[in-house]
Amino acid sequence: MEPSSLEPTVTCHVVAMPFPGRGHVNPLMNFCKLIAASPPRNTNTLITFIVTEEWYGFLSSDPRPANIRLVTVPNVIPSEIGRAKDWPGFIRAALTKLQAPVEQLLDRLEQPKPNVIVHDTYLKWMVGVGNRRNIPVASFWTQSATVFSIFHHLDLVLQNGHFNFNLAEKGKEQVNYIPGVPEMRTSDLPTPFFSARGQEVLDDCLEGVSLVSKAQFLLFTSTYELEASVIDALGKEFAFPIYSIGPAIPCFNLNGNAATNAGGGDEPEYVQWLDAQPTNSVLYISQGSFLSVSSSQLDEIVAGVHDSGIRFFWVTREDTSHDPKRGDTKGIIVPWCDQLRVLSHNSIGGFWSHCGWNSTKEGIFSGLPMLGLPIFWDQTTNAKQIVEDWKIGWRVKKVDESLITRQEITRLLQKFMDLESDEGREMRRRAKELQVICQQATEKGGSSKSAIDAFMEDISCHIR
Ligand SMILES: O=c1ccn([C@@H]2O[C@H](COP(=O)(O)OP(=O)(O)O[C@H]3O[C@H](CO)[C@@H](O)[C@H](O)[C@H]3O)[C@@H](O)[C@H]2O)c(=O)[nH]1
Repeated sequence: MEPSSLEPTVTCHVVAMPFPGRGHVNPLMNFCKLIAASPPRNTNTLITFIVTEEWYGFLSSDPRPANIRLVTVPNVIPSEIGRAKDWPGFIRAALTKLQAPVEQLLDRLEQPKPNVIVHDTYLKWMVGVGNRRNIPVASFWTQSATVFSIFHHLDLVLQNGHFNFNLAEKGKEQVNYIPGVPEMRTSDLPTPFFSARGQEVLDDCLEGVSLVSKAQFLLFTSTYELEASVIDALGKEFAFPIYSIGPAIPCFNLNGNAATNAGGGDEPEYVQWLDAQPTNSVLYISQGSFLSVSSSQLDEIVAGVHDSGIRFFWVTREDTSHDPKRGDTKGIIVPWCDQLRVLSHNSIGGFWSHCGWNSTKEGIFSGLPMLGLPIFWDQTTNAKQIVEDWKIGWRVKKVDESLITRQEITRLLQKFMDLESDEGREMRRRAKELQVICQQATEKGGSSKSAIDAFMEDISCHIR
């Protein structure tokens, strides 16, 4: 356990328990950094962030305020590296094996008694742990409010025959019965509703959602203005307040110089490469941190991207070496990058994304139009919001369409990166409009900042 020099003066103790996956750890850590660093509370708030030993290794060298301490439980779950190979097994382990070591840790951590446990909603056992110890529990939802509401209203989905259905038969039916959620097609629902992949753990995950009613607070990592109608509708269904604290992305790391090279020679090579590209000319491509498209689809994407002649910045650990043109000067391929930093660079003009919720919010915050190729779970619903509700992007293909060819990809990319097309211009204008809304929400008086302040007040973490 990392020592904390703050304990004698601590009047507010927040315990944070993320689900052990990149798309979950990042937003909870970002939220903790926001509450830890916001004066005047930073002088009296202690945040205990619980991770496995493996995750400690990933996080320990990242800069963070002194009042966030990382504490570890043993590696009782499979490794993060290669977790996609047995994704259901990984989820089951996280839902069954972490509780005992976390409880033992809490036994040792009781002083000062936590004001609240903020936990990932999917870690369903944490609600009971908090309730038994008489510690208030805040359920932290790392996906969209819309997806939360769809899961929360499973009874309505079942009544309408929109669970376990055949996509070819019913994929175009309308889902127009979830309070506050704009109409969508059944093919826009989260994928476990119509595909076997993920169904084996869906019940466990949905139990996490249904246990939210036994928590004391619900935190959405969404910007209120993006999903106002669904958040308002949910607000009427819960007896406790909902706080839209999003986007919960590391925007506090961006400074005035983030749009270009801030640090000269010390910058990673990829930032230096970006600095050499014309404004808005580069397509950033990332299909997420762990699941992938089929290898035949990947072949088509690689060929289509190269044939299009556009500049690209591609984050992938996949083998793209079979492409004969790899190494041309139009693009670079990196295994990992500081994504928000790259998206904020002024040479980036578009974002090809798997539509993970964090990537979606980072794209919006950076004012970028998006190309969505969702793979799994909530990503289909996020893609629908991007394309139809917010009108800031296009789909690479529909969920029920088969392989998209290299020629189609080439045409799509050339059109998407054409700054002069009318269609593209309107999409870029919308993207900038949402950027302003989301950025303002994080500033003083904005909805996200106010929600964070209200939450801290409500858990009695104001100065005493
Ligand atoms: O080179 C990279 C690539 C990614 N990231 C970061 O990794 C995170 C990725 O999160 P997300 O875009 O949400 O994708 P996943 O990791 O795939 O997220 C999982 O968790 C999300 C939140 O629950 C869900 O929305 C997704 O469907 C699920 O796959 C983001 O913070 C990115 O900034 C980097 O920093 N560098």
